[in-house]
Amino acid sequence: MGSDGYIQLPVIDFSMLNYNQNPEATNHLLHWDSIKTQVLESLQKYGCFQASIDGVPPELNEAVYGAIKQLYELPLEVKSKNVSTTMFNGYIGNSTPLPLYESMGIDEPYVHQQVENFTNLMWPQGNPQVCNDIHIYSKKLREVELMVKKMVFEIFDLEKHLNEHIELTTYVLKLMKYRAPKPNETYLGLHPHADAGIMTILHQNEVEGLEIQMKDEEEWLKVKLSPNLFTIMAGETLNVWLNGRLHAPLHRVMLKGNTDRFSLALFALPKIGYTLKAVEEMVDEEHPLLFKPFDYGEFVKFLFTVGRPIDKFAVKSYCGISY
Ligand SMILES: O=C(O)CCC(=O)C(=O)O
Ligand SMILES: [Fe+2]
Repeated sequence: MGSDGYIQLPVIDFSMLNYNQNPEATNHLLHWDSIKTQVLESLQKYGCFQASIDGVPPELNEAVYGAIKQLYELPLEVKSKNVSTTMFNGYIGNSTPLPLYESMGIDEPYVHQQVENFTNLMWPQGNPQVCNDIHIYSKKLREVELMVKKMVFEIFDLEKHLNEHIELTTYVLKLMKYRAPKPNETYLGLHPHADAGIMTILHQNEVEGLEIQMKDEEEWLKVKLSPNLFTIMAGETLNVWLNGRLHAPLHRVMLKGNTDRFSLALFALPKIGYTLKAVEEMVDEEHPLLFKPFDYGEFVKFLFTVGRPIDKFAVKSYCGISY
């Protein structure tokens, strides 16, 4: 942690690992084990880390951000066509508590057809270049999410439960814009929260703004922007599965200056209609059950109950057990 208000998150090099590589290759195993240890330490201490990954070259990154900027220049009627089957993945904008924030979501963006449906809605004449760029980008981020999830399950000797939990996961890519605040307007881009889902891979481009808190501390620390680093965060649901073995960090977005900010996140979320609960091996005398089993769909309905204040740890308030 620096005196300049920045936090130095661990930087883990994933570029050595390729999702499609033979998992038995000696070289791969060595890297895998060393990265796994770093992942565990970071997720316990900070709840997150920064990752350099292969497969998202600077040109692809630039192209994707170019597309996001184009997207937000579209008229509101067009952006509003981005509706989602779940309640909060479609277009969001003009919200009274968060006036700077706009977001759009693409469900299952590693499926080419899903991205094409989105780009065809936004650009009725089609936009194959943007469609391909977003698709390749999302596919790569999902591969990284799967690797991290596999490592986490291996760490806790839960390999036999991995596939079942992969099956419980769905993805959404969110493309976000935070407009620069006007004079005398709030600087708050996004309120303090822990992500409720399983895992999030975040990327900020050109304009910083992401801040996190260390466990049990009050001070907000800025996450340094780096074009080729992704911030990977544990969500509260992962911690439900692991019965609290990791930490889901509180974070927020603060704007400064007069430049709009664009960011991007792949959220790994639980599918709706399934019971989410601690893996049985994670619960014993020393580790009493911390969360009641829950369904993500019911939880989302609870989140959107009119008049509810915004919870920092929403899953914990919904189904946390206190002793
Ligand atoms: O825009 C960012 O950097 C963070 C976004 C975020 O935390 C979220 O959407 O949950
Ligand atoms: Fe978040």
